[in-house]
Amino acid sequence: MKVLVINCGSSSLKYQLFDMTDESVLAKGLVERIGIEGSRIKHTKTGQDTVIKNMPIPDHKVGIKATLDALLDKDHGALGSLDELHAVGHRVVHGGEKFSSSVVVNKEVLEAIEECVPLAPLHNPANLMGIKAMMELLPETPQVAVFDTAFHQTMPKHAYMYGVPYHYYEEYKTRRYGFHGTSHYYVAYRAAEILGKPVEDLKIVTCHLGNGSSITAVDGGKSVDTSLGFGTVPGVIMGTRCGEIDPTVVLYLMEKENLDTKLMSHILHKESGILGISGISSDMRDVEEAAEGGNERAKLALDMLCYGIRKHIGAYAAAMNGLDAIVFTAGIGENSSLVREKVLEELSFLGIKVDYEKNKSRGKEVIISTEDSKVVAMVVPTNEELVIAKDTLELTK
Ligand SMILES: Nc1ncnc2c1ncn2[C@@H]1O[C@H](COP(=O)(O)OP(=O)(O)O)[C@@H](O)[C@H]1O
Ligand SMILES: CC(=O)OP(=O)(O)O
Ligand SMILES: [Mg+2]
Repeated sequence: MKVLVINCGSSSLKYQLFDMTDESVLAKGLVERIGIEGSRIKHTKTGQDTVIKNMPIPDHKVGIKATLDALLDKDHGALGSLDELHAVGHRVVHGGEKFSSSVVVNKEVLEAIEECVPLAPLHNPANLMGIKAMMELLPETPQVAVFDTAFHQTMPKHAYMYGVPYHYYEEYKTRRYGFHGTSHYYVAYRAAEILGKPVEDLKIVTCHLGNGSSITAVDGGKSVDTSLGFGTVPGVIMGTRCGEIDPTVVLYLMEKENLDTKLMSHILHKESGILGISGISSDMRDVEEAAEGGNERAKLALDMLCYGIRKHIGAYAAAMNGLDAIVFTAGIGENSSLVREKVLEELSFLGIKVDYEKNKSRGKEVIISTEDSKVVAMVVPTNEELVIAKDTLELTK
């Protein structure tokens, strides 16, 4: 019962091949820096060393081909033939209001994902490319779409509505959707398991901090608010996205610089955030290094990110009228002890106490607050692919 999961991000493609009889991972990998210099694929067959292949990967279609070559490789692969695949699960970032749960892909589903492209221009085109490439190669194998937006469908209306005239919501569904839902869901439920308490009894803030970032208030296992919105720009500053902004800044810049919507969208999605502020890189590793070396704008980008995260945690503690745990996940959340420390230190009014020794840990499940801390702070590595694989199997049994 082999299920392949493909997680197409804006500049990356993560994959895992599962044997769903026992949910074991047969192989996994990451295609990174798609479309830019230095692209490569890192592939690991379970039980073997990771193999890294540097190669030009101009788009996700080439990324899919590299993935399949790696999976079918006679030495490092884990598949004799693609026909062994029972089904393929795909991460789809924007599902709009149509999808509150995962679906088997058909023509209507493809059209609906296409309709959401303007709202997630960095993601939905890549997701569609991944699905279409696999459909071409395996027309008889079911493809399942699992949406980032699904977990957030439980938000109350007062949290997801925007204060523009109501008829725009009726006509165009202008509302907060939220993203990274499979990740927030996975880490919140895993955190409850680690704490040994029913998720229904917990108020958790989950901080998914990667190239794209979002913070979510998870009350009793349900998403009740989240920092990303209608599209993938608001909330905290991200690799290349601006985060929270007064819309009048956008209007003012469009007028002053004579920008059309396409150009303005490009600035907000691709030239802003950590890259735009630091002027150095969208990658947190580069920015942390520059900040340590004394670069003021790198320090500012770091401060803006940590301040934004802290503000959201405070806001969501208020939104839930309580807070039991804060969970950090994704590339930055799992690896950057500096970001975690800077966020938590200034939340001492909530009774949070950091265990600095434990906070040095990288990429592992660990509680990073002291035993007498009033709120538990922890790191839980995310596993969006496992959630996608489970849904995929459920829909194709
Ligand atoms: N050791 C580390 N220290 C700080 N940041 C890190 C580290 N490892 C990875 N990151 C950051 O994680 C981010 C990528 O996270 P990831 O969750 O893989 O992103 P996405 O899935 O959104 O493409 C990058 O900004 C990268 O610099
Ligand atoms: C929705 C989103 O921002 O995704 P990613 O973090 O993969 O870019
Ligand atoms: Mg991601």
